[in-house]
Amino acid sequence: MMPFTRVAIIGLGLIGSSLARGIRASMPTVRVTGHDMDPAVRDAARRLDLCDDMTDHAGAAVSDADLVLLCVPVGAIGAVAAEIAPDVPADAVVSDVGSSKAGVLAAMQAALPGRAIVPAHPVAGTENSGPEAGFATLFKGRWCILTPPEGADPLAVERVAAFWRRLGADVELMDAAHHDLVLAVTSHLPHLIAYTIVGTASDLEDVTRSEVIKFSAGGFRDFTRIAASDPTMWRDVFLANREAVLEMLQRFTEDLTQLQRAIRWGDGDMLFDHFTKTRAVRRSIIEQGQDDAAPDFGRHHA
Ligand SMILES: NC(=O)c1ccc[n+]([C@@H]2O[C@H](COP(=O)([O-])OP(=O)(O)OC[C@H]3O[C@@H](n4cnc5c(N)ncnc54)[C@H](O)[C@@H]3O)[C@@H](O)[C@H]2O)c1
Ligand SMILES: O=C(O)C(=O)C[C@]1(C(=O)O)C=C[C@@H](O)C=C1
Repeated sequence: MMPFTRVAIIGLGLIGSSLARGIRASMPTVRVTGHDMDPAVRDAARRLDLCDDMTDHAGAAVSDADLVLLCVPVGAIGAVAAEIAPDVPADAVVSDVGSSKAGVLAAMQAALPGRAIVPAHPVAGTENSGPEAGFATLFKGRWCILTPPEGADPLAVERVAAFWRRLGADVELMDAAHHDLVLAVTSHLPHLIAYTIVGTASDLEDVTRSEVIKFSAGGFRDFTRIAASDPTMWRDVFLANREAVLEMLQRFTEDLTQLQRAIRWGDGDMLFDHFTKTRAVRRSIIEQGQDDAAPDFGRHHA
């Protein structure tokens, strides 16, 4: 049996459109209704035939749903939850896909008191955004972290977990604050570092922009992919997860200073030991199969 039969998706960018495509592929009997505030995105969604129905108003999209998925930037989730509140059926489960969770959960609870809220974060994405960028297999073999509030209905949590498993994701439950600390170091800080290094390189006066582009074959190129990620999305993530990001940034700065000192004083042993440790981290990620470079890990664009 399907965990849900009528899903409403608000926000049809990379994640929302991937969900729509994934549902059609793995749960073809489920009826999907979509809405996006941007008329151009709504037109694209119609052209791409992403959903069974597209509505011009958010309320109309959710009025018949048993699962509502908010797939908008983190900073917009509270406002969208308030907008749909009068139209969400009493027995519907409301979820989201936001990259930070504590603030999002509080905003959804404030806008939808007494409703079943089961926030989710699929730890899967790309640097691209918009409805054309999505693909059905995005969540396959990836984690989806659920952060239900204390006292959440276990049946609602299990239905949301079953929904993500059908999309191919592995589900884990976590407290929202803990999620934000973990993701600050595994996702948010790496993005901040990429935004910094690409900005620094392009600002350098003696390395012209064309040389940066010309010689960006290796490590720098990987950073440019991450630094091409959506500005609205990441502005919202850093503002929403401020405390955890600042704490991790402090730790990072201290560690960077240690490496800086080792380079200054020619401490090769320290550098070698550090790089050996980090190489082991990379190898254990690949062994666990949670990396694109892993052999036989065909989770990408079908
Ligand atoms: N991109 C990733 O790698 C990734 C991965 C996991 C989770 N997320 C999370 O998923 C969410 C969506 O990200 P995305 O990458 O799909 O972004 P996106 O920019 O591709 O799509 C977001 C869509 O939301 C729409 N939108 C914005 N405000 C709205 C509103 N008030 N009402 C209706 N529609 C609105 C936009 O028009 C846009 O089409 C974010 O919360 C993000 O943190 C992103
Ligand atoms: O692969 C990428 O491009 C991503 O940045 C995906 C990524 C990540 O940091 O892992 C980005 C943000 C999300 O909330 C989840 C996944």
